[in-house]
Amino acid sequence: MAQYSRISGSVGLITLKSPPVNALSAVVRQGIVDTVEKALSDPKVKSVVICGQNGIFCGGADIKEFAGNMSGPPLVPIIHAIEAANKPMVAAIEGIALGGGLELALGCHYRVAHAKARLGLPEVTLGLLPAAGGSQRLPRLIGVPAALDLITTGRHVTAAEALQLGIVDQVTDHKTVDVAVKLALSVAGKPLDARRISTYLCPPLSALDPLFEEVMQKVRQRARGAIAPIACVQAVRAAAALPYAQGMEREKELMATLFTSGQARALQYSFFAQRAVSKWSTPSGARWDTSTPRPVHKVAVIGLGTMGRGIAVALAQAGLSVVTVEPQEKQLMEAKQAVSGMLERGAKKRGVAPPLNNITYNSNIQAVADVDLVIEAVFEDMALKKKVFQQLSVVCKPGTFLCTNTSALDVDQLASQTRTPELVVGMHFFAPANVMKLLEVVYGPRSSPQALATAMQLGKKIGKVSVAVGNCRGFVGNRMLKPYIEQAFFLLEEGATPELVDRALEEFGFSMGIFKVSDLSGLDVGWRVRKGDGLAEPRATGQSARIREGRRYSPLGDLLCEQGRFGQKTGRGWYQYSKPGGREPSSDPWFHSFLKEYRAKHGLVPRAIDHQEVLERCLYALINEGFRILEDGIAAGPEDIDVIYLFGYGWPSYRGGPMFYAGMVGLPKVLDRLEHYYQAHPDVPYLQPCTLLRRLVASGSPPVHKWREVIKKLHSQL
Ligand SMILES: CCCCCCC/C=C/C(=O)SCCNC(=O)CCNC(=O)[C@H](O)C(C)(C)COP(=O)(O)OP(=O)(O)OC[C@H]1O[C@@H](n2cnc3c(N)ncnc32)[C@H](O)[C@@H]1OP(=O)(O)O
Repeated sequence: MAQYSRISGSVGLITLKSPPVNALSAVVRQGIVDTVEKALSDPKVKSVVICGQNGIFCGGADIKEFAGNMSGPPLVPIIHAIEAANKPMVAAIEGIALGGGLELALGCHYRVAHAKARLGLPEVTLGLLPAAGGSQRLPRLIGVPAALDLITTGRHVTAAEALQLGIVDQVTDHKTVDVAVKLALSVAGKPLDARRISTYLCPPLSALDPLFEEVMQKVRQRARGAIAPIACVQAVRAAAALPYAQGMEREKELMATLFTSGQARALQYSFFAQRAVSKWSTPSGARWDTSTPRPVHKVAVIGLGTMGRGIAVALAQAGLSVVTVEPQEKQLMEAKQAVSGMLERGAKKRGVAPPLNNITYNSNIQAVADVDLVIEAVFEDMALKKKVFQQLSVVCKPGTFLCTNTSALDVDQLASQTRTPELVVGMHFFAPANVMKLLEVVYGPRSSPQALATAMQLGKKIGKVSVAVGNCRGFVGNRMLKPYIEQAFFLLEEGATPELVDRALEEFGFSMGIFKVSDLSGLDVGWRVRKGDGLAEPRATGQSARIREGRRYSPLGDLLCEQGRFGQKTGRGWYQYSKPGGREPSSDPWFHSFLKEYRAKHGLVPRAIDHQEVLERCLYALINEGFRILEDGIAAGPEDIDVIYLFGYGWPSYRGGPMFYAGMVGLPKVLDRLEHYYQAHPDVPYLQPCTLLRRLVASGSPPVHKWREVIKKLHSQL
């Protein structure tokens, strides 16, 4: 709703009231219509201020409404009425003015922002464009290049930047509404024609066509298949080329296409999924709203390899006091230099002082005695990690949370090395840890709700999207990756090439195909794991080189590693590079003849494989494992899996994550294709459709937000 009052004698004050972010729901829009009418018809009112309650101007359109039938007065005519008003309208922006919220403010004749406010048009991140006149008013106000930047990226700007760009007229550190009222009093009765942005022409640019061509090319490249950023450019182009009324028609047309698109649905699902994962629960009944985290001020990081360095940087940048431990002096010195460099570069980008003093560097583990929480990030070796946990259990003060950054090992085994297994959880960061947004927080059977809550809260504090997951080999992300990679290897055996597989995955929207990723992260990583599992060497039991434990196995990765082909770092992997450490992959004739020989040796007759088969085999195998993870209770819901894939594994955001994607494809189709491939490859258990998928299809393939009910029923029957 919106509340109306009159203050300072002649100022009408309209307050948007719809917690938590004063989104423009149907009721709020109706409230604005009613209160604006009141203010304009009251002869005592000479000017009007629009603000939001609780220090928040407006978070934009109510995204929840997009999924249903939109009712209530539409936003565009409301904003037109505000702009056309014959009394000055002033927006008092506190907190945020985003999307429709900023568009509402742009309809006002003046804008005052609090110094801490953030403004932006983030519609593109929801698969939309600013369709309440934002795509037409912003370029007219601040020029085409700046508007293109804001509208195609959706980035928020500070009040200071908004002032510099000309989006707001005034920035204040004081009470924004008071300042806005003062402004409203001072402009009452003054002419308004020059304040109506829709009447402006875009500031002229000499070479409009080349500019738009260049921007469109860049945006297409960055969008990798997303349609909203392209539509945003087209809408701004209309603002530059057409009169306002025609521009608005174009904005409406473009929005109509986006609004009903699968991409918009996926991105809006992902918005709510990100929020849903913070409301975690575990099968034992622990929950986010009944578990109290303990405050964490001082954190230790054990091990300063690549991961440890990134973690230390992320912690220090969030203002935490960080104690690092690396027993090897040389490595410690190198790490100190590298970490300082990362902090300095990060600070320069953000225009702040580098938090170098937040970190201490130590070679002795005794240094962690007084920390609140430890993150172990030593080499991925169970024996080594166990030793570290034994030491931590002795050295740390009572009550210290002990966390491991393992990417796959058993958190419970590590907990059992300590006297306080209830304080042990996994905090699985993704490389580079100071950049990647994802954090898997892994609870073991003995982790206390408080330990989980504390790790989740710490994740949030350092800006991560944290997802609580159960303890199993590879947790959620890496466990699902296994069948995906396995299928890619099998496809090579059957006739595909790394180039073909990667192209199919990149056309799907991944920034890199699986073989390029493998070259980047190093083939030796998986090799070490397979060796640890006793898979990498054909056993002396006489089994074929392509079978392990009765299942089909591809030794292709192992064979490349035996040749010293570890990927980018050695200059050779699935592709070749100009030099060790080179980044640009090119097709490698050696690999192609090796593959030919390999197939001949094993009697494999290559066949033509198309992109559809690549996608179905790789993605459906991964999705099937996702269903198993839900079945096992390792992830609480499909949203958890999707968020992990969106933020940690480069899943294209406009496809919503693997589980959402499965729903979009249609669960019956996913089931049918898995059945087909499992029939063709009965020695590949990952292709066997799992019970939950069958159950969901049998229940009429409910939409993804209803899966939890089916999962609950399944669990109660097990
Ligand atoms: C044919 C139709 C034509 C229509 C034309 C209309 C054109 C306009 C389009 C739009 O305006 S699209 C929306 C644009 N706005 C946004 O994208 C903002 C989205 N929200 C955020 O970025 C953040 O939530 C925030 C506002 C910066 C606040 O962040 P914070 O971390 O403080 O809190 P959150 O946990 O994110 O959110 C709290 C709570 O609020 C819900 N929520 C936030 N924004 C909206 C919204 N715009 N609509 C509905 N609900 C919103 C969010 O889901 C959280 O809910 P709970 O999880 O607590 O239930």
